[in-house]
Amino acid sequence: MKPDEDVGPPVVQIERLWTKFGRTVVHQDLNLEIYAGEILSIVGGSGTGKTVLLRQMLGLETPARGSVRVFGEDISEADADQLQRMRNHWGMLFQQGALYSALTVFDNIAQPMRELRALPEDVIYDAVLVKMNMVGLGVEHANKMPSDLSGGMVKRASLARALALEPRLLFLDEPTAGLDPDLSDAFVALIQSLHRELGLTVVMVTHDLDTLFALSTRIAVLAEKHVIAIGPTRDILAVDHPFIKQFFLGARGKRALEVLDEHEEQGDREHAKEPEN
Ligand SMILES: Nc1ncnc2c1ncn2[C@@H]1O[C@H](COP(=O)(O)OP(=O)(O)OP(=O)(O)O)[C@@H](O)[C@H]1O
Repeated sequence: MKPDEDVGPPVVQIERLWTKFGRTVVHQDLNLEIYAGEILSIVGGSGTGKTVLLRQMLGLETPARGSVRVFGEDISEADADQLQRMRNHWGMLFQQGALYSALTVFDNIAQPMRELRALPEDVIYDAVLVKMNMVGLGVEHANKMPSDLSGGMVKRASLARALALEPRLLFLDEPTAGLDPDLSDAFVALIQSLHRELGLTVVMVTHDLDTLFALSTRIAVLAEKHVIAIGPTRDILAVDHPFIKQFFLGARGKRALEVLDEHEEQGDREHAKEPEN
């Protein structure tokens, strides 16, 4: 289901995808469309193939059958140069390996720009500082090594690097994992404001219900090797499926739902305050 009828062609279009590792079938006839400007969250039980699905969208796995198109181009038909060009339009924030431990914060953020081999160093210098400012990282952290940073700052620096080439599409794998609740809330607020300001399309995998409810415009549920349900949070909560019931409506889910209610009430209040044109 499309989020709305006027959204244009899908940014990501996955059709009848099969992913196999040897005899193990991870995805079978999986369909998924992601539209410009949405924050699409992928949820599913452990081992259902969420990370592998992200890797398919990034061209890091090969479909056994079916197709994965990003910005209209079939990833599996792209050669190395095309793939690199496509990758310049998206950013990735992965749980592990987000920063090079041997590089300073500055050099980590500069690295994707330097790889382009097209930008002079003074332009890169300014751009890195802009990105650091964008994610709320003070310039005094520029020369630190990743090991000198707190968990929250590592996430911010990783996000700055993911945004280095001004991507239109951002992939987030468990963006708030390992952060305490306050840092997690602050990071969610940062993603929300960047999403709004930069008009990004975001594809996210998360187990964290607070993050999920705060950010998602739609949720795709992975089970039985394909997407069994997709839609806005409220619609997904109404789906009668054992995984959905257990995942969303357990004790954790009830607490997160209260937060969702608060978000929606707040949204309604703000909407009511907006002057009519
Ligand atoms: N390179 C690989 N070789 C063989 N099997 C793999 C490979 N990568 C992933 N798998 C298998 O594919 C399945 C899906 O893995 P994936 O990491 O996508 O799950 P997930 O839904 O992200 O799980 P989790 O929530 O636990 O992180 C798992 O059974 C995993 O063991």
